[in-house]
Amino acid sequence: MQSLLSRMVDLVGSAHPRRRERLMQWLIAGYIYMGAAIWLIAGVLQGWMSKTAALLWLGFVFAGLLAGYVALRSGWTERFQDPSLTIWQLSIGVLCANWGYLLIGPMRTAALLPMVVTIVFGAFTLQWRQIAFLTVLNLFALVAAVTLRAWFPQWIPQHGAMTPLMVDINNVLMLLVVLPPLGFIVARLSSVRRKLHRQREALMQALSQVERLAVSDELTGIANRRSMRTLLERSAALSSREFAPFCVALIDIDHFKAINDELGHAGGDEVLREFARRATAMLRTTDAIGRWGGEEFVVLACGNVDGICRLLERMRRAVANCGTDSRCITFSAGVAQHRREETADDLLERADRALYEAKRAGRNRNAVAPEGDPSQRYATAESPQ
Ligand SMILES: Nc1nc2c(ncn2[C@@H]2O[C@H](COP(=O)(O)OP(=O)(O)OP(=O)(O)O)[C@@H](O)[C@H]2O)c(=O)[nH]1
Repeated sequence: MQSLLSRMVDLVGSAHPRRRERLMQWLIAGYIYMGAAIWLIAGVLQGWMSKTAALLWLGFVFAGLLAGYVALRSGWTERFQDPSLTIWQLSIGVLCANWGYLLIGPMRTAALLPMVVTIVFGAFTLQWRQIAFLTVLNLFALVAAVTLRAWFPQWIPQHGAMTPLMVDINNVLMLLVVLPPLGFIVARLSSVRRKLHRQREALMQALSQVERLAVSDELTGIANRRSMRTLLERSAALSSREFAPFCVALIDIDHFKAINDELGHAGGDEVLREFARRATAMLRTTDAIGRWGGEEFVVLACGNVDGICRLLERMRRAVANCGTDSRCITFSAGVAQHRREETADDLLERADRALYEAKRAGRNRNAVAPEGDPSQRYATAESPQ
């Protein structure tokens, strides 16, 4: 029952939230037009207005409502900057209210209310100029209706006995007093609404940037130290539980100070960015790389030491010429395979010691941390390239 009802609501009001919101506003406008229609029918029954004139008004209004519903429901209006076409809707609303005012004889003062309500709808999207336009349009249309009634009654079908002109003048004066401050309030509301909307957009953008910065390195765009640490901790816990072997490699670019000296700090930054881009391109989907800080990177790869060493050799070849024309970029790496129950910190410490060994042994090579007793020798060999 519930789902049938919600399906019906989706069918009529669309499942698309913004479209549904627009249709909701349309429905409210439709409700006011319905009220006005009853008021017109009452006028016909009282003999204050011509049936044909009322039918013409009703036909126009309901054809307009239907066309508007179809245009909004189908999404056709979404090609426009304001998909609700608010200014058009409200201008037509103002003209219809004044058209009704002209036709309805002694009941015409009631038409002032829809005129006022129409301006209130402007608070949804309109800018102050559009609200001012609607206010002036309303006043002009009312003056035109009053003028027609007073001086050209023969143009109004079945106008009956003319009620005093003073009623119309009072009505115009009333709108003259009420509409400008109302327009001002609506314009203020609309501008507050739009300001809030802009602030919300800016906030969302800032939030997504903060989210991105919290996990990625600002310079290279790859994972930062914090997110790599989290990943390492999770992998260590998983490996201890499920015995899913993995390795880490701490990478340090060789002689990076000299690269900075040669290219300047900005040039060094560019080398770091290119290094990260090319190294990332070498990873398998199950591997990860992050910037550990400065010119140091950390790689996490599933499997054993042989697998990560092969990966590091691929990286070496890929990054070799990402620096200057005169200098081949090399790096040293300390590799450690996770031992069961070992914490991420201990694993990293072993990889760091292995990196130190790789540097000490002459750079441009991997050093593998011994699996068992730390007093065992580090396996190092210069990269074959
Ligand atoms: N351009 C740039 N340079 C950085 C950045 N972070 C650290 N560095 C520089 O990297 C250099 C690292 O120098 P060292 O620690 O002496 O190491 P190295 O010159 O690479 O020598 P080895 O590691 O022993 O091969 C320093 O000059 C730092 O200023 C960075 O984000 N951008």
